[in-house]
Amino acid sequence: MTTPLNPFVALRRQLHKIPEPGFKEVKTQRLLLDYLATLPGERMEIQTWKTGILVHIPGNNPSRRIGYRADMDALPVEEETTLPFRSTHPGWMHACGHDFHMAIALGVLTHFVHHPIDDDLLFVFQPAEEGPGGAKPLLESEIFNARRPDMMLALHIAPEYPVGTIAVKPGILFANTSELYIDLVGRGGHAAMPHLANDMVIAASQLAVQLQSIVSRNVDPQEAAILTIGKLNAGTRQNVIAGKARLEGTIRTLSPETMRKVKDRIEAMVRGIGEAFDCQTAIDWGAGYCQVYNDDALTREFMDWVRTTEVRLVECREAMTGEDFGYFLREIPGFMFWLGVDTPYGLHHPRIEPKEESIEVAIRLVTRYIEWKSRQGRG
Ligand SMILES: CC(=O)N[C@@H](CCC[C@H](N)C(=O)O)C(=O)O
Repeated sequence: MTTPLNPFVALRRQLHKIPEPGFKEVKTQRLLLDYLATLPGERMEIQTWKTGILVHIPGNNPSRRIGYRADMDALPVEEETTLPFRSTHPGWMHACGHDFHMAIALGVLTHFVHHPIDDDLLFVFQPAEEGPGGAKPLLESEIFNARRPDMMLALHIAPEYPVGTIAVKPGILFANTSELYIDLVGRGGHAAMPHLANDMVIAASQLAVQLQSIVSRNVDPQEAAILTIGKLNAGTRQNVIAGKARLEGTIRTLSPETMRKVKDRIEAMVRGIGEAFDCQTAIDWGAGYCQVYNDDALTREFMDWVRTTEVRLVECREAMTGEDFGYFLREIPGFMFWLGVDTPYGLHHPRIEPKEESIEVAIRLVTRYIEWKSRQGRG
């Protein structure tokens, strides 16, 4: 006899099959709404915002509103797992665990629809975390502000920790980020007549290498910074000199001041390449996220509480990943934590297979924490 699948693991698998880009999470939103329609409607209020969803569960005797956020979008990664429920959208994959984040949020939400507590709850299914960023416009929206929580929490899967472990720290957890797009436009030509052309393969290659000296030579070694060029495109064929090149990357720093410094140096180097190669240059900073800064008191209290449970707690270091949940935490006290999912492949890897047992661990932990938190300060 086979054991029936935990319903939230089953939902995760359905979500895993339909990964979608930021602000295009149409099927994802539909699937979530269809599930929510199976719950007692009189106990919650469901509203949509772009491709996101807000679910308000009124408390019995509210003195505050607790918010829980899950992100919804996926990445342009071609899945390389052999899972029976692998992505059905070519070139797209839930390679950053947002399918887990949504399934866990549904599990916690379902519990509270059936067992409301004193405090109000707001569940936020937020589009476009990977880019261009859904948190900032959502925070500015009327719909969110009409139900603005007094505290917010969220989690992110962590491949490197075992199931049954969470990791967190007060203060900065994730870095400041900025996307980076650089276009170089010179003059294409015949491979055999380089003196008549203006080769953007060489310009882009030199720039990619030069940019690496910013972190090693311009940033204070005691400050953390990353400049990764993840994509470099130029040229059309082997005997044509490329007239155009595009570099795409991301910058990560632990302070906004270092971010400014790195950007200033990029601007100077790109200007230099323009001079040296007599080409046109353009920089687009794309989406940038502020750091994820965990509220000191709430995080310490959470950590003390986790120590009373069977879940293992690790006080981790800050990571250079980015998350637009940082925008929520800039305005609303709260925290984000890492959930151990034990997989040898890291976030964004085409073979990442987070362990599904972590879904139940997280649902239980978050549910119990919210219940406990809601009882705090009441007579
Ligand atoms: C947790 C995680 O992996 N988040 C992403 C956020 C991406 C931000 C933005 N699109 C960028 O690339 O700068 C990450 O890559 O850290």
